[in-house]
Amino acid sequence: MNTYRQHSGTSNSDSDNDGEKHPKIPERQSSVTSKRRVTFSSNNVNGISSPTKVRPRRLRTTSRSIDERISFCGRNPIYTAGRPAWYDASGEIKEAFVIGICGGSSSGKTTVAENIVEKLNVPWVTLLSMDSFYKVLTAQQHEQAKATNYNFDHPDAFDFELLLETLRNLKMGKQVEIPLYNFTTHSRETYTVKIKKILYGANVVIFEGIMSFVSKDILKLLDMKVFVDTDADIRLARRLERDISERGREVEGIIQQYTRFVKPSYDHYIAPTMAYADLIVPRGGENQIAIDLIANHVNRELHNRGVKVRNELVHRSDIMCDLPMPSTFYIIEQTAQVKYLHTIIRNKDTDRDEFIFYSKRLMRILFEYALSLLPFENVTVETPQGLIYHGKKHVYSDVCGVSIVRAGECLEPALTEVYKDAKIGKILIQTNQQTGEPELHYLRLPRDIANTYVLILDATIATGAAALMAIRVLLDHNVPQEKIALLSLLVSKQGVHTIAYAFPKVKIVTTACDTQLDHNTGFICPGLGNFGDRYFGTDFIGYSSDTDDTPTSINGNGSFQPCTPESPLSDSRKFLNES
Ligand SMILES: Nc1ncnc2c1ncn2[C@@H]1O[C@H](COP(=O)(O)OP(=O)(O)O)[C@@H](O)[C@H]1O
Ligand SMILES: Nc1ccn([C@@H]2O[C@H](COP(=O)(O)O)[C@@H](O)[C@H]2O)c(=O)n1
Repeated sequence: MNTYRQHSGTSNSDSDNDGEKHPKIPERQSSVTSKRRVTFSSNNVNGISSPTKVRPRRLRTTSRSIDERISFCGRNPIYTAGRPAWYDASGEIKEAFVIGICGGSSSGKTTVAENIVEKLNVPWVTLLSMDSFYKVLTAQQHEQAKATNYNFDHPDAFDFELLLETLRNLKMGKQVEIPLYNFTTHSRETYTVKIKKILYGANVVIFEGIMSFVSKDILKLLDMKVFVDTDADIRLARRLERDISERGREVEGIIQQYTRFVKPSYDHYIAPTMAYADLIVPRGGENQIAIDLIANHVNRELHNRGVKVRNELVHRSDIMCDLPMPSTFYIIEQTAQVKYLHTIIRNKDTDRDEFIFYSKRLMRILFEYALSLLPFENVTVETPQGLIYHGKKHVYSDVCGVSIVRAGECLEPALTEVYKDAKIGKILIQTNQQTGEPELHYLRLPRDIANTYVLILDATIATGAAALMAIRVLLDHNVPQEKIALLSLLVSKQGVHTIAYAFPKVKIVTTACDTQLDHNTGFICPGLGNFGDRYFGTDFIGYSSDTDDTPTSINGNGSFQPCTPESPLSDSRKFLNES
């Protein structure tokens, strides 16, 4: 009986190390958290501004990603803060929470959006502006626009198809490219903003625009709809001020455009969509109570949707224990020799040198066995005697080991000993001490990972939470499940079931499988202790922990010190194919 469901194996288009050239994005677009200058000005008439927030000229659209938590090593992004699971305990991706903000021009939509972002205090927020989706104008329309004769306030002015596709992708956590719009030239820039790290960046998307509630398809994607309702005279006053200072316009043209297009459009298209709103915010960005309400609601939603992967895995483990082992599970033959090696490394009295020596022997056996599971094809070679030998060769020549830092790194040398051209990638996953959940902290993969056969390396698989995250990352980088194998010296039965349930095509290869998992500590029983601690000799100095699968924290404050004398993390030579 096959107890494992079929998995869609979704893979998102994303590549961390794609080395593509990205245009230098003007500071304004790169982050919403860059603070606006606040100055005191005397022009506080009509409630427009007091104090006036002087914005830099906004010549272009505001779609952008908040990605301060990602720093770069060369062109390779590094995750400097832990990304909690973006999928559930079955490996399925969880959708982002999308807030739609609608309202007339200059009603304060952008201001409200930015204030929500500040209040939310979630680093994983992306702003998407409808301005980015103005259609590209023909030469004739360009002339009309210059003469204030083109209707930018009609639904036809927007590329709804592209907008819908972009929003759908953002909701699914996929990478998107956003056109940049220039209000001065009425045209798209030749380059786009690639919201590059959306995949592990956005769990909240804020989408704002004058027609954001006009399309039924878009409405369906919005989890929360907010309408910013600001008096028409204030909107006009703000628009005058903004269009002159930020969009290079003249008063006469602004008034002409307003009376001819902006006002009728508001009355005809925009105001009626107020009926779709869950919340109407009078006065826009100055309405702190409304901003607080929205932020609180979103925080609650995020909390409720919060993925408790590890927790759920531990609770599921009892049910899973009785299942037959999946067909994707491979264990080396349990010979007396293999048992002998395990006896040494499992013995608490084995000293570090012996531990390293004998675990390395086991690793070699593990890799030889794992490589034998890769597909082969027939070949013939000529021997020195001039005779033909009918042999085999691997179908995949590119093999990549992706180690789950830190314990997984111990397996790297053994991999390159048996497969000398293996590429190496690394993933650092740690347990959040407050939530107990795994978090992604660091990721470095070869650029062409999707074309390789990937061996995920970890010393032990206990709950399977870290392995689940590592596999999800690889799928997100377009590595198909069929080309992923998870290699470990010791696994728990529960961990195997967890992985096989979520990813039924991923191979799990090991040298031993223990049946028990301690619910309190998460340790495999009888187990071998904390592999990384014993291997790196850190078991007595309070610095420790390997992956989410080893229950102790790195040093209590979650910081990571990668380069111990034995740790190959410092060996950058192995990052093949990276720039
Ligand atoms: N509460 C406010 N008080 C004063 N000026 C504001 C306020 N809200 C927005 N503005 C200004 O009005 C202009 C339009 O605001 P914005 O948030 O960009 O509106 P929208 O995105 O709806 O077009 C901007 O120049 C902004 O600085
Ligand atoms: N080339 C363009 C494009 C759009 N507009 C006006 O922008 C308004 C929408 O932007 P908000 O930030 O105010 O929501 C819309 O009312 C258009 O009239 C423009 O003037 N020139």
